[in-house]
Amino acid sequence: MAEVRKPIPVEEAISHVWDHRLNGKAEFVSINDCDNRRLAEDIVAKHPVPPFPKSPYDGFALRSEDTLEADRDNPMTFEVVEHIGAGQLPEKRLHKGQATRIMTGAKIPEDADCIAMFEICQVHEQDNRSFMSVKRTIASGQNIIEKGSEVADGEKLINRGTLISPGTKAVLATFGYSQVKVAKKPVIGVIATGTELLDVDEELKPGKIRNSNAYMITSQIIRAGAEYKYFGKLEDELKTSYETIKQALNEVDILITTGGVSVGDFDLMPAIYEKLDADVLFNKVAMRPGSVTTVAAAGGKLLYGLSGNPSACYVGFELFARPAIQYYLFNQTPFLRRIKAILANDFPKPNPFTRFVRSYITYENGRVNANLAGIDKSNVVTSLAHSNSLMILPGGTRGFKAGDEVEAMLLNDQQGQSEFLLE
Ligand SMILES: Nc1nc2c(c(=O)[nH]1)N[C@H]1C(S)=C(S)[C@@H](COP(=O)(O)OP(=O)(O)OC[C@H]3O[C@@H](n4cnc5c(N)ncnc54)[C@H](O)[C@@H]3O)O[C@H]1N2
Ligand code: MOO
Ligand SMILES: [Mg+2]
Repeated sequence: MAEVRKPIPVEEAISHVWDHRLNGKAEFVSINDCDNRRLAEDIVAKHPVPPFPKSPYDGFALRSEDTLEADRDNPMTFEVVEHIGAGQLPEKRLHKGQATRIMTGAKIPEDADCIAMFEICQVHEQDNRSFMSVKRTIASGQNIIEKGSEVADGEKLINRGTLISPGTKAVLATFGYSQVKVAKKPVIGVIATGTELLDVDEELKPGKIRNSNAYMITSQIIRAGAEYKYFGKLEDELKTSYETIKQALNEVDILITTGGVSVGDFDLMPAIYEKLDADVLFNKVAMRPGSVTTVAAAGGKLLYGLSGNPSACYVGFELFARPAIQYYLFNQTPFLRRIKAILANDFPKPNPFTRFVRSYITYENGRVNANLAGIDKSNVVTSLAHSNSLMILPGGTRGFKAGDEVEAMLLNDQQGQSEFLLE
């Protein structure tokens, strides 16, 4: 008789993975290569921003006290004693009745305390000297960007684990990070098992199918921010499979295999875990698809035995491997973000297991809808192409109707959440 496995709840399975999660490492990369990497340190301001008081406008720097009596009928005239653009340093401090012609971004001259934009000034030349006048009072501090007004020296700006975006890069460049300390990408080994598997460039043959899982998983690994190492596909033969897996484990941080984890005569992974003396954390989870998902620990590394069925394989990766990768990358919100959505389809048949239904989210007049992405069977591959989320239908005795509120996990989201909890 086939072995009977006892399913454990999804949360429990995740907590077993969490107990064995790997700590990440850091490396330096050029700022040119840091896009979509995660920071391995907090970013702290190395100097005030701006580092000097500067003008936000093209205009004239003045002493505000000299404008106190200016009005429409009484223009105040100033002699323009210097002319500076951004990057040039003012050399003259202003005395009574003097102005500096100043461009956006240039340092404010000593004793100037306000800027009059060109648009409110009149200019004229007399005896080869330049003058300007204003017809209104300008307050002290008006149109001055003070030193440190944006950021004080030493202020913490960005948390470790943040995904580097164009905005993050702007901050890194501002503080001179030509080399950026980022999380090292864990190397995830991938092996597809199954005598039935053909390569992607092979013609179909009777009884055989093309290996889609390897391509799917390597793509999920890239989406998760890790690096993959593909060791090819294996026939269901114990000796070579064992040797390849043992060798592969030495070369990676985490190893993912697909197929061969159930109770079939050619499902070799249970025997391989035994031969490896691996600690099987679980091999049956109360979820659909992916109930056969197996995770084992060996030599300080995690081995994921994902199902051969494509949708089960996909879901197993997203639930159990992706958060562990995110943790390795210092992401402080390593779990897939969950949102509330309105179910667009009926699911009348109850299921004792928690279902993670391939779905796509649409937005309609402020309402978030979760739509079924296609046939929702474990052995199906095509619905994966249309999925941007997994809706969570809790296990139990009731079915679900269109209009019910459900939770959905977002697959393309980068924000994440700090905990995995099912209701
Ligand atoms: N008696 C039982 N039979 C099965 C059980 C069970 O509890 N008792 N569980 C079923 C469930 S649930 C699933 S899911 C599958 C899991 O099977 P395995 O993980 O052992 O995977 P395989 O047997 O190797 O393959 C299953 C299926 O997937 C296809 N496959 C495999 N690899 C790939 C690949 N790389 N690309 C595309 N498709 C692949 C394979 O051809 C099979 O059709 O077991 C049930 N059985
Ligand atoms: O492991 Mo299976 O995916 O529940 O059909
Ligand atoms: Mg099988």
